[in-house]
Amino acid sequence: MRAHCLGFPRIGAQRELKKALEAYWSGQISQQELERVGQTLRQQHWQLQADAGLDWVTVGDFAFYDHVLNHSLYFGVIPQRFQTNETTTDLDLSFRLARGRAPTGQDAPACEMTKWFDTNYHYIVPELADDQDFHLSAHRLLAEIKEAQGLGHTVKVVLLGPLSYLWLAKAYGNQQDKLALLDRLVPVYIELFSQIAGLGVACLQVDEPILALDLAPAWQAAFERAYHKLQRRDLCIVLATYFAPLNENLYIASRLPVSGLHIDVVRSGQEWLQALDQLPDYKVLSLGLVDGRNIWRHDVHASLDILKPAYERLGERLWVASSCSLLHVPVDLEAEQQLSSEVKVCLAFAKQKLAEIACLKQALLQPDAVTVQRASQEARQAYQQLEQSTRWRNLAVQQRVAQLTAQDAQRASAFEQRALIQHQRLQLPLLPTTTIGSFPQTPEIRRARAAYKQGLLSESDYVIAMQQEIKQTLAIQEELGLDVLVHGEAERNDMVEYFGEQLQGYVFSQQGWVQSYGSRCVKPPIIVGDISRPQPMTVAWAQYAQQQSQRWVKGMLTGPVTMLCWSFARTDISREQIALQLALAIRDEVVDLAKAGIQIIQIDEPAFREGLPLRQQQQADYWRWAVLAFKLSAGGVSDDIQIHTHMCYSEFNDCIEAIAAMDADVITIETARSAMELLTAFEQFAYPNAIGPGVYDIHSPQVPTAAAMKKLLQKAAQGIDKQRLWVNPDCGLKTRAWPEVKQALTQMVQATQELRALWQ
Ligand SMILES: Nc1nc2c(c(=O)[nH]1)N[C@@H](CNc1ccc(C(=O)N[C@@H](CCC(=O)N[C@@H](CCC(=O)N[C@@H](CCC(=O)O)C(=O)O)C(=O)O)C(=O)O)cc1)CN2
Ligand code: MET
Ligand SMILES: [Zn+2]
Repeated sequence: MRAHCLGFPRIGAQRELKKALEAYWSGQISQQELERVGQTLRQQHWQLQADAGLDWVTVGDFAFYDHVLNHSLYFGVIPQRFQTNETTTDLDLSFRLARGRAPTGQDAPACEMTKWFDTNYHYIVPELADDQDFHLSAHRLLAEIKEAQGLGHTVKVVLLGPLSYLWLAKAYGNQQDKLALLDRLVPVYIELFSQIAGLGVACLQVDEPILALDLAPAWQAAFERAYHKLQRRDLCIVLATYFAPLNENLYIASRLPVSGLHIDVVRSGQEWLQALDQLPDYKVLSLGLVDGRNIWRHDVHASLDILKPAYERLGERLWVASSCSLLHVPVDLEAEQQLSSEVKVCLAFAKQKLAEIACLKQALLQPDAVTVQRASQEARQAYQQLEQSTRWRNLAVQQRVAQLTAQDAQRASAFEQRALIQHQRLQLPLLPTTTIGSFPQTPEIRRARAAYKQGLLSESDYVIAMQQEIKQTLAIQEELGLDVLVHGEAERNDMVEYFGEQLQGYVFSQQGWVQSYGSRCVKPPIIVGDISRPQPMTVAWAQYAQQQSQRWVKGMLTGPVTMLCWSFARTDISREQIALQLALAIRDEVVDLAKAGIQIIQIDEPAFREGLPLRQQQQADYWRWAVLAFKLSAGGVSDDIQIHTHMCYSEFNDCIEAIAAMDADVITIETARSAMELLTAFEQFAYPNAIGPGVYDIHSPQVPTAAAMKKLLQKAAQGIDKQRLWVNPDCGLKTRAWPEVKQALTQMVQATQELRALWQ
């Protein structure tokens, strides 16, 4: 019997990796120093796994930027534009693919980035060319294996499997059938497996998360083809799946010629029972019981109901594990000083989860051990106390949700009528220009907030500092000639945490950072109880902003679905219920903003698509309540109030109907990195409301030219009525620096003016 974790967060408990990366990119530290930070983190994380009593340390989960990108480098999937012949390093090459720029090597447009399944982690999309060749270059991984072995650890290596790698990749050019490349890719995997085995590694975890998706028959069939070639006797290969049940793919996964299968028990209900029945009797079953997607403490006692029967059937062939990689949870709960003890005892971060996994193994082998008994008792007591605490209950909110009617979610008139009324009121030109909300979060802003939070800056001084920032940001936008302005979100640490902090029902960590992409992290707030809004959250800032300008300034809110997706949510009530509670809180804010004279209100829903369950079976129900939650949040104001929404890093093809059903007056979406490809869904569906397709990839430090943006807009206008087009960047500008932003927006306004002259 073995206990293991599928992967550990790499960012560091103090965000060491983030800080080192940003220092390296800005020339403050050398590549050697960056490498040392990486090495230290890996070693710490392995030591934690060994100390917790896991049977292996997991190697291969570390990445300076992204683990999918690492695989592209292992396999030589380097788009042509990055293949320049100046002296550079593999590390800088990976940063150029990810960000378009690195300390050495030429700039080039970055690769696309998108969400990792239904998480808030984003990976760099492998770019497959026509006739893509693969060649192995995995020296970094091999070096990490040796590094761990050198420290005396027993190593399990983790790799992303060939089918999932291809599935996550994007075929550019004419070659649309990615599967056609499988026969070229598999030999590279065979060679890599053999190099890994050559180092004396006994166990290999091959992640094939796509087995938890609805797969076309060709993809299903490809599994057998590939794994038939990949099988080998000298490696214990465990196929890892996560995030959803395997359903019809369980049969395929069980029969592949590998040593074992890992399933995500947290996300797959009773499927472990079927897995027990279907798995050939030489195979290992790894049960992912400790939740890698949420921060609630594991209840050993509850897991025994699964573990005991499984152990009876499988004996030594039963393994226990985290449900998925721990990448999606913060590192260490011990660092938290300010959580109330009532809540803190109910939580576990990655380090604590390692102990929980080890405890599951012990619970089977030595059920009477004091540690097992104590863990089990403490968890139940902790949850009982939290449940009994009245502090987190709000009957008024529960009642308000229960009494909702369809009417509450409906605007008074249909879009066409609203559009006329809004046109009269707003008097905007053809192709109105705007931005998505945030402007650069400068070190000064962050320092001021840090000082305020530490009590070194008074509230009034903090407010004055932020107002100064807002005022300046508005002045710059006027100068740039933008039509609809934003206040810039200077006062917000994050678009979700900021609202969480002002809502009842939430608690916060101080160090609970989770990687979102590259060096960027989020600190998801924790939903413990019923959600309510004790007082207006943004009205004073919005009013202040509107007073600074004659032009319209958008009110800026985060929508209920995104609030839910980017928080750690309670699990004692349904996600639908939580979303509706959040929706009511935001609805009240929308109404208050309108009363305060804010004419345009944006309700961001960048996680709207992310929240979609991976399996089609559950999708219709999700759309029903997700759309309802959004419409509820927007439905409390009169027709003249223009409601915007914003989405990014999403596929729209499979959800355009739901997006249309949200009935926002204007939607701004991310489209620049994919050269407007995402717009086709809107065109084909004849999406009826107004759209702002992003023309500026805010993700890269590169400044787009007016000509490039003009071209994108012309492309957009081929499928969408010009009268309904807006002009804006892909997403908020908080991660960018002012000089780039000013240049890029100048170009954006110029592109717009040129097109207005042509089209008016
Ligand atoms: N929750 C969330 N998910 C999202 C997005 C998003 O905006 N929010 N955007 C999309 C892309 N993902 C992103 C995720 C994070 C960031 C981002 O910029 N994060 C910041 C942290 C934001 C934050 O919480 N800032 C705090 C804390 C800042 C900080 O580090 N302060 C210093 C002290 C200040 C100093 O001396 O610099 C410290 O604590 O050490 C604040 O501003 O108050 C970062 O990693 O740098 C951007 C995009 C998708 N998912
Ligand atoms: C990830 S979507 C971001 C939307 C938000 N209003 C911003 O501009 O930062
Ligand atoms: Zn966005």
